[in-house]
Amino acid sequence: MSKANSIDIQPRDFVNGDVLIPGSKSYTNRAIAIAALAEGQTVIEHALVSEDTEFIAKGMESFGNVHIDIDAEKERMLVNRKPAAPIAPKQPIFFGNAGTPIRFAITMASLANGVSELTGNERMQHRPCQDLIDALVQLGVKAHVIRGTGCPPIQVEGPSLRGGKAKIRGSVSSQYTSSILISAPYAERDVELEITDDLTSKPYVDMTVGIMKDFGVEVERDGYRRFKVRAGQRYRSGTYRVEPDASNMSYFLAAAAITRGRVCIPGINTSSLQGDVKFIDLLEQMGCCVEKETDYIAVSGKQMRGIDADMNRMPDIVPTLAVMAAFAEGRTHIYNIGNLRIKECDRIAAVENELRKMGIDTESTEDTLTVYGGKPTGAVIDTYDDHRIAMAFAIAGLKTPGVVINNPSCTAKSFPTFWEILNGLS
Ligand SMILES: O=C(O)C1=C[C@@H](OP(=O)(O)O)[C@@H](O)[C@H](O)C1
Ligand SMILES: C=C(OP(=O)(O)O)C(=O)O
Repeated sequence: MSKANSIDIQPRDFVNGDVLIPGSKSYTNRAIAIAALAEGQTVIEHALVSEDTEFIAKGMESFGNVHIDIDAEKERMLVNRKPAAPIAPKQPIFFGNAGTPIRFAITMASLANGVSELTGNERMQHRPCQDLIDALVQLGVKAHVIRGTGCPPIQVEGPSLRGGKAKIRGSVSSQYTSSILISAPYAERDVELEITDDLTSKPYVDMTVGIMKDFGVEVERDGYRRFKVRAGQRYRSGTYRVEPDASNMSYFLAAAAITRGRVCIPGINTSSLQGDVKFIDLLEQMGCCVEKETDYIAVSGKQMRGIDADMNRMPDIVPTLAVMAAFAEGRTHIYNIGNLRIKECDRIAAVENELRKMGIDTESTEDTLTVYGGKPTGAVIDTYDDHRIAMAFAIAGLKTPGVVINNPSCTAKSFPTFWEILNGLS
């Protein structure tokens, strides 16, 4: 990880080669949370070791009955869950700006004995959790937002996860639904969730249901409307291997696209439940040549044209798409992305500001972003403490001279080895 305050990106004629992508952030977060509930030892292989996954690991350890050994070099985590019941820690549990970890831990705190307080950094204290709290209260949980803002810090008193039926809003974040599903087998009664609106970021809920099954728990469901988890089911500890991170794959596929090189990502294919594997279809629509094989995905860059893209299922790679769109011919219209405004930063505003600095025209509404392709020029890019802004704009610098990325170490949230891998590209 770079500790410098900024990095000058060196343009390349073209980028070529295989890129090994570390494990998925979303699967690693889920595997840690589930392993913390599964008695015995779970080995998580090809785990992502990053700020966010360390926050959830520490969060789980703070309940006193879990010990996690992390070996960053071997990309392995050993999660040991003792038979003892979880106990609320005396100190608040701090999650930085790790949205998924704090939201998963809120429901888990309802299984612990005593009063837990969960909090995060300044930005996390503006990221909403109210819909999750409202649903948990219907399930018997004693939880509330301390300052009445709908955001952390949050207090949860347990054990209080009784179960039963709850209605939950899904259009702000899918993480609330995933959070309840993960802890649901440990409720006193069956848990039935009804989503009252259009669930956002749907593939992440599929990932949750998929990994719960891998650990031995069934979720009954009616599409994205109703979910039921029968009480008394228990996760089985064992060995779990994490797939490469599809969101982080996007930066290197974009590098191939923009420089008209070829990049191959081994170890992942398009049948993955990670919604962001579908990035490859966007690249194809934009005019790139793509290879979708069972053991790898590859992209060869060509002149790109703008597209219309509903990115509701792939929110995290909107910055990557927007940066690619700056190099494409014509207009790219990205829609159905309202919840980008409540991520690590307001990502619609951030992408617009920084593309405009590069001489690219953009327009936005509350939930859309339009990018007019052109010839981006060099600029000093502010990153808003947001890993995805830093990584997406770094890719622009492989083509455009004079791109400088401020605060590059923010990539440690999900991809601590990003700069090393980028520098190693030929
Ligand atoms: O469940 C998950 O692992 C995630 C869900 C998504 O959040 P939203 O459902 O809030 O869009 C995504 O943006 C986040 O990076 C990871
Ligand atoms: C939005 C993200 O993460 P989280 O919500 O877990 O903070 C992300 O990684 O892009």
